[in-house]
Amino acid sequence: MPPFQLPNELKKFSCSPFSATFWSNLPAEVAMSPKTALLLLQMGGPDSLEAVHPFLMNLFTDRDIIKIGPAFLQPFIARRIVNKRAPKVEEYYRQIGGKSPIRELTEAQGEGLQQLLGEDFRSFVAMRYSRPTTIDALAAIKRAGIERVIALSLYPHYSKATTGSSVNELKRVLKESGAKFELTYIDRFYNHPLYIKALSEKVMQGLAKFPDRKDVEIVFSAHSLPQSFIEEGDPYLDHIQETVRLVMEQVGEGSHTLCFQSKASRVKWLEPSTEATIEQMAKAGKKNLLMVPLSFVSDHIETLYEIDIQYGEEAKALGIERFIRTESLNSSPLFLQCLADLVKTAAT
Ligand SMILES: C=CC1=C(C)c2cc3[nH]c(cc4nc(cc5[nH]c(cc1n2)c(C)c5CCC(=O)O)C(CCC(=O)O)=C4C)c(C)c3C=C
Ligand SMILES: [Fe+2]
Ligand SMILES: [Fe+2]
Repeated sequence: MPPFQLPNELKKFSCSPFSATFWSNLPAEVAMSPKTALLLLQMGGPDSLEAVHPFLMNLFTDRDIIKIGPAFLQPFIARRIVNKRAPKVEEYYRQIGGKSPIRELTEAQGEGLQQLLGEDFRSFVAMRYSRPTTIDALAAIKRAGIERVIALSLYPHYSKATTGSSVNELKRVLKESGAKFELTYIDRFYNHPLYIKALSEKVMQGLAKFPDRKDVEIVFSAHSLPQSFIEEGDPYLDHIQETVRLVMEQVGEGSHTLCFQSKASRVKWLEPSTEATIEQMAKAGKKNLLMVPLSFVSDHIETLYEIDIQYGEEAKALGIERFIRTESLNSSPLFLQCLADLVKTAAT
């Protein structure tokens, strides 16, 4: 049998060898810097239309987010799925400017955070399925001579599929490279008072765009997840529900509902779907919807394409008169203060 070969798409992303020599040969910019590295963990996204296929290959070959058949077959099944899915997804990215803005937005969050925290900290980004990868980020930290790392997952609600996957990747790279850092993890912040305040501020700003807030239905739309994750003990749904409860406590009276978007496979995912919810609202005669994307802290395909374009057009066709989405947190000052508080607590 010929030796197992990585599909070409994956080779493009396996950018650095996992060898002890690679790590020991990295020159430190500053010998033993006293700084702490903030390592922002995010999903990533394609930075061009050509990068959609490799991005999807990386995602569909990650068994933390999706298990398709036995492990040794997954790269081949994934390639079939991605070959079929990529043209459709490329079109979505084309409609939002030809790429995901997630890298720039995450780097801006890192810079904002660094400014709030001062000179003792330096931020780095590790994307799970695109560049800069975890290897890129750890190599940059090593080059900067930094030994202490706070890994901050930018998913507020813990799931094995998202934060779990990024943390596993980090541990894998550390193990295989032999690199040593003093590591602290921040893996959830769904109930942090400043996160709730930042989100509530966006909801209030959104409500202010309607003539009368009493007529508005607040639709919290979280990223869906296969039901099997929840059955196996994933706390994601509990975290989402708690965020909704806490935000509504701040926002005050208001008719609201929770639904789930972006189902990506045929198994049973969390319900009701956002699409079905919008349809049901329209049938019930609602005219004003405020969409609140929940699982993401920055703009990307799920907000810019799925909510703004796809659901927006569907809502209009169904007779919804005002379909408004809350702004994503991106570099909201309150949100950056939340991240800074999380880091300060972890650093002490
Ligand atoms: C294959 C199964 C998937 C699971 C499970 C899943 C969970 C999940 N994802 C996010 C956040 C994001 N997902 C994004 C894109 C995206 N997600 C999947 C698949 C699963 N996600 C795919 C195939 C894609 C690519 C687009 C597509 O083909 O539809 C992104 C955006 C990337 C970007 O544009 O920058 C984010 C962010 C969460 C929070 C979550 C479960 C908790
Ligand atoms: Fe996703
Ligand atoms: Fe998605």
